[in-house]
Amino acid sequence: MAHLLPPVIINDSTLRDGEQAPGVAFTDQEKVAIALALEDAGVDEIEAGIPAMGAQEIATLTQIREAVTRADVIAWCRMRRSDVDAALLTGVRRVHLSMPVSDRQIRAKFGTGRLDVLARLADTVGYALDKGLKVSVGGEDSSRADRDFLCRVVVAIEESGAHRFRFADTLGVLDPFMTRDIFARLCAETDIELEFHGHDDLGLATANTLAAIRGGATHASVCVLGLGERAGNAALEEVATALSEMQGRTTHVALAKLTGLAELVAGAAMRPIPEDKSIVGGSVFAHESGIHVSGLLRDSATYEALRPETLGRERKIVLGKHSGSAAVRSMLRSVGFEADHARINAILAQVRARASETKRAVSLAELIDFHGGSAPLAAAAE
Ligand SMILES: CC(=O)SCCNC(=O)CCNC(=O)[C@H](O)C(C)(C)COP(=O)(O)OP(=O)(O)OC[C@H]1O[C@@H](n2cnc3c(N)ncnc32)[C@H](O)[C@@H]1OP(=O)(O)O
Ligand SMILES: O=C(O)CCC(=O)C(=O)O
Repeated sequence: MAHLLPPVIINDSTLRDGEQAPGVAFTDQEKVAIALALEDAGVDEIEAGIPAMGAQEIATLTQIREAVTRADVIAWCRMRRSDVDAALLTGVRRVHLSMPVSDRQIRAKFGTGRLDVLARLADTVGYALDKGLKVSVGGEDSSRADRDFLCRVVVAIEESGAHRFRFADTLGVLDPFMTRDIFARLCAETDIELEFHGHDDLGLATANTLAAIRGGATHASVCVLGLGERAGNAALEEVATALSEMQGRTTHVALAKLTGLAELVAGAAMRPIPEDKSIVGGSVFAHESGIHVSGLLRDSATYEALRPETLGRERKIVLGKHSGSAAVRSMLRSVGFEADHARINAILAQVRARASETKRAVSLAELIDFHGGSAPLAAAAE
């Protein structure tokens, strides 16, 4: 039964893969503030940066490690001892060591083959464990890796003493059916924790993350707003909300904190949140269409699968080109006006004309003006 399953552990990579989004560069203060906001929102693990980048990144990671008290702070490293040495300078106790696993990437990046990858894995994981670190391993380009080799890699990771394998759909080429099948196979090969890291090149990162979890993944790698390389990653807010509201799973994430978190990250990334961005966009709980508003006014569940209060949001009724009479009547009533059917329809015609002329929503003040009077409650409602 779904409710007996353990919580899905959320690993957020906004400060690592998120910051790899083209042109995005967080300041130290922004990184610490985002890390604290992630922790406050209930994120379990924070992948906070790449120590191999140098002294500045090491200093920032150190600050994050000192500031965060509950969540695990993890340093992202390549599969090489020098990266582990750089991570040790930050004082973090956990490292994630990544290596290519597709033949294409192994050949291009290392100029070698599969056996070399297995040798690097054994050497670098052993080195990090000897230093007292807790180690997870990432398979870059796992989706294009030979499946039998991938299973061999997972077994080698288990034998190395690392505690987790992160499957990276680095180029975002999977679909949910493939993802679920792959995870079902990996689960049959190993008892270590399995994490999915999805990219959104085909718009499937969130769907693939949910599919990986259905297939047996225990951990989800996500970024706030899906920020990340190219088309980005699976969005924290989508994955956490879908898991708990639609999939019958739990996470430790407080859904009501996600919009504030997204605003913080959007500001630091200098990437405004699109109005229609799932979960956190400005308009995702706003309704204009007459048929929808008429239904919603009787029962909000007619046109809302998610309750705005769950996300710390409020429902908004917007007047515009697609409004119907129920919306006009309801908004007039909210400021103390009544009108008969004919009058409502006349006002509705004015609302539609104004919205069409101005290409925007019609305000309550304009509605009152169409009605022809100022209401006592109007100022408060505006
Ligand atoms: C899919 C991902 O998101 S992976 C993470 C990608 N993120 C980033 O690259 C952001 C941070 N990167 C950086 O600051 C720099 O690339 C650094 C500091 C890591 C390395 O810089 P440089 O030494 O100048 O190398 P450069 O970036 O040109 O090339 C990458 C090197 O890493 C090697 N490498 C790439 N992946 C791995 C890996 N998983 N394990 C070991 N080595 C790797 C490459 O083969 C190349 O080595 P080479 O210089 O001996 O040819
Ligand atoms: O941690 C890993 O191995 C994944 C790296 C990454 O960001 C990716 O492959 O997309």
